[in-house]
Amino acid sequence: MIVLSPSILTADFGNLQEEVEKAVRGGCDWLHLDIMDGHFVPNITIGPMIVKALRRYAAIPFDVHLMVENPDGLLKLYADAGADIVTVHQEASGCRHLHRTIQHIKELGLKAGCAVNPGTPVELLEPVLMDLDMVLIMTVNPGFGGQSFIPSTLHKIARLRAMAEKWKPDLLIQVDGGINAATCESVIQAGANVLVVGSAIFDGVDPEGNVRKYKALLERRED
Ligand SMILES: O=C(CO)[C@@H](O)[C@H](O)COP(=O)(O)O
Ligand SMILES: [Fe+2]
Repeated sequence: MIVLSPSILTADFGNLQEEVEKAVRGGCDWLHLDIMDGHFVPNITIGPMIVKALRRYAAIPFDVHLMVENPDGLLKLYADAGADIVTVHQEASGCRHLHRTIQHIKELGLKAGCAVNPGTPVELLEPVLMDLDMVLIMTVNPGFGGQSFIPSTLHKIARLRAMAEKWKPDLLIQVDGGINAATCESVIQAGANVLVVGSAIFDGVDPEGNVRKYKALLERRED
């Protein structure tokens, strides 16, 4: 099964409750929450208080993507806020002891993910692959919604799928950035099974209908 995890980054932030409710009504599987600290990436978004507030309007897994330099001190805050899956970045300065950070996430009872930017070889994650539940292959450079998919990331997805066969066959492979109707088939073919879709869903027009459209597209290809 391919998981659809809409990113609220391009949603109407003045109306987040309604935006989240629309995605849920459309039938999305997870909700992707982008946390940016203004250091790891130039942008600043939301923190645990907003995650906790949104938790009341969605009984689906919360997929928290931490684009922050020092995640360790924040992990408990996101666990308490209602996160289910927490993904840190391999490149973050506070992830020098990545194995320890992954253990910390799991000790909090959460699923652990690690993300790699387009310029980072996915092979760097091989030593921790069996400890991870999910790897996030960034298919744009992190920081902003609405960017174009970077085609060279397809090779990384395929290499990761091959590595996972050896170390962690049930690894979730998530892709994030520029995923839309034109790019989703190629990432699935390469081995991705969790799709983050941001601006193609939260387009200011019909997020609920867009979720339905993507779910129908994914279900059709499974038949
Ligand atoms: O993590 C990020 C951006 O850094 C993403 O989750 C984006 O929000 C995806 O948005 P689109 O590329 O789908 O518009
Ligand atoms: Fe993201």
